[in-house]
Amino acid sequence: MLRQFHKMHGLGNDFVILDARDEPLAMTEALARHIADRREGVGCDQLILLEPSASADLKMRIFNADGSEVESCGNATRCVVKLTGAATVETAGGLLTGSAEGAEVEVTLVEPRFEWDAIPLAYPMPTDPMPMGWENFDRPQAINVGNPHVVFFVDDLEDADLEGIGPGIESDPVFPERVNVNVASVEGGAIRLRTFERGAGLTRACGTGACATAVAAIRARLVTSPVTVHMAGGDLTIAWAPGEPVRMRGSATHVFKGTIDLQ
Ligand SMILES: N[C@@H](CCC[C@H](N)C(=O)O)C(=O)O
Repeated sequence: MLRQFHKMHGLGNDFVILDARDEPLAMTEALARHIADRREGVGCDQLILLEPSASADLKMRIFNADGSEVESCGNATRCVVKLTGAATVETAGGLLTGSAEGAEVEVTLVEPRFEWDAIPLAYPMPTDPMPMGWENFDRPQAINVGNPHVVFFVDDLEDADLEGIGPGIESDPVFPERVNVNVASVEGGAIRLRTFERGAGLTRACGTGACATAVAAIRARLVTSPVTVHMAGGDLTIAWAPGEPVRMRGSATHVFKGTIDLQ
């Protein structure tokens, strides 16, 4: 079965986007993993499946490179808004809104959640910060911005062995749905960020990671809103105030269109 796909990226966080709004497509964990494989498939950090929605312009389903289906993806939302012109996007993590603003796309995500069972954590404990540590990664803030994140602030970002420690934190039993792991530093009123994504590993940028980290830094009064978040793939501007949804602005790039044989 041949299907057309779009290859897009948001700051180097790359996606294969399949549009199943008119022609349904049964996605499985194994098929998503195969399409995301960089040697045997097209290759991407996340596979995005567009479906019809009763409550928004379209529904966006998100599959990590390991095939797991998850709730939210900030960079992919900007790409989908740019590709389709959708103003409202239904996700498992909530209803998102977006609009193209010149070369950039602005997306409003959900209101961040901080309660232990909204992250979710396995049992009750404080989340700001969590009284836990993994080697020299200590006392993260836990935040759900549609999907689960922990944020560690460190003095030396380059020195942090995120690739080494990321898998253990991602899969620690204290996170029953696993977790995205962010390591950040604050420099001159801006944030520098690296993210080890649940189900995808180190990526060049993570939109929801940037949002969770900006919220954590604003709450801790380390920065003020709006704040620039620098990542390996480029920058995002994040705005947030307590009691409000978090807003993200940045680029979205179409790379190519292709056809894939799904059999
Ligand atoms: N790259 C994304 C996040 C994708 C999902 C994440 N790995 C998860 O499992 O929650 C972004 O830009 O937000």
